[in-house]
Amino acid sequence: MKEIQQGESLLIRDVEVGRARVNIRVEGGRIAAIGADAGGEAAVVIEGRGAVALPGLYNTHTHAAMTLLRGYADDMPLQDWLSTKIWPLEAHLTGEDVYWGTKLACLEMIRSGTVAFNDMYFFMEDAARAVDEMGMKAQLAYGFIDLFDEEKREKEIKATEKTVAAIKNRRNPRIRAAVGPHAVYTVSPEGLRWCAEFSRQQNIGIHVHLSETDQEVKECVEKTGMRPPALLDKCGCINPRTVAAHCCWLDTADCTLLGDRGAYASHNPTSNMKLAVHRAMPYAWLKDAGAGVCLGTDGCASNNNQDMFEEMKFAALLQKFFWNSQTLLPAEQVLAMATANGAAAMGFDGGRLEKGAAADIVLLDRNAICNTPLHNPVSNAVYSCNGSAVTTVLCQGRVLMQDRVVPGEEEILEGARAAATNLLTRAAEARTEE
Ligand SMILES: C[C@H]1O[C@@H](n2cnc3c(O)ncnc32)[C@H](O)[C@@H]1O
Ligand SMILES: [Zn+2]
Repeated sequence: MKEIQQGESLLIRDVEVGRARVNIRVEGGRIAAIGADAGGEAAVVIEGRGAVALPGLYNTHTHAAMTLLRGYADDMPLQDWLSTKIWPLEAHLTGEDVYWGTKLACLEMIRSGTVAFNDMYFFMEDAARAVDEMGMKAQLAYGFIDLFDEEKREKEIKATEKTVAAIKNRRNPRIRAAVGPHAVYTVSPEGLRWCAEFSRQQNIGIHVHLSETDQEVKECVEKTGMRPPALLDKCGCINPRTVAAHCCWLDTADCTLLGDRGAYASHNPTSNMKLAVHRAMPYAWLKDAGAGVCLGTDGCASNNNQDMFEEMKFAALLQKFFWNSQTLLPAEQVLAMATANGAAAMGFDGGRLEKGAAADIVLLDRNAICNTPLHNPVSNAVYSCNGSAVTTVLCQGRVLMQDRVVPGEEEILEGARAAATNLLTRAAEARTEE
């Protein structure tokens, strides 16, 4: 695969965009021209041969390194799953684990057409190293969990400050820092206020879990007299830089609040169905209220993959099923959630195939079964295909996968396998020592 150098151009010849056959010219990481007559000399030429071109996908809620926990704990309710299985194992994570787990997540995302992700986890400097090497875009937040304890809060503040400084010091415009207050049931109001103020000072995003379960809402109301969005808002955590994951149990007033503040709700249908949270994010209420709506996979312990094509289909189906409306969340809108809305939620310029936009471009095999026949490329992308139809991926003009080849794949699989085994061994050894 030939790397294009700064200042060089790239031409993707003969792809289908909308219903037209076009060429796409890329210069300086942006789409310089798109159309039937776009062309000219180029350092690199990719032959599309009629491939369906889509904007690169944006995964707005995940815990990337949880790829190492894929299949580790399934078929359980959220609180039980977190407190008896996930958190005890995560206590043994190392930076090396997070590096390999994030590399594996990047590989999986690239293979399935995702160019950018919004991550909340631990050892985020190691996650940043992985993202840098893989050439993707990401917004990375340390998962701030103080469990209402002052001493823990001080530790989480230091960890957040250190992570943000390290990510900013990389000076990689593709990698952004954010703050990650985990949720209202794991972070004290003092911790939430600190996160809000720090994100304002640093001019960075806020990534938070919000109203995922009925229990979260009920306990929050009992404890504080406020529903979770109102509590977050009182602490300064709801604003246009906020991406709130799940948002399943919002009522109409909660949606109005998110809309008034210009915040984004990330829909995570697979995780919500698997953890049986009993309610689907109120897409129509959020949209009517003017809130941003985007899409995410959540981590691999609750999904159990990072395929945004599957997520698009589940989003469209879950909305229709739960809210009993065949016309709710049509294919074009779900694709917008996974592309332009996701880019806006993470503060990146992308998600559009038009002149001047970041060259985040995904090609789908025109001859795949899921694209046969090709009456409607968007319908096929949302309802028929999954990530395995993706052949080629560009992120800001850089080729991350060409003809299904991602450089270094074998090494990543080996490294991630070893990291997962070592993690489980360390946890087992610690148990026998107890
Ligand atoms: C960052 C922490 O968040 C944990 N996590 C993963 N999935 C979920 C979820 O659906 N709700 C709440 N918290 C979640 C992850 O294991 C880390 O501990
Ligand atoms: Zn999550």
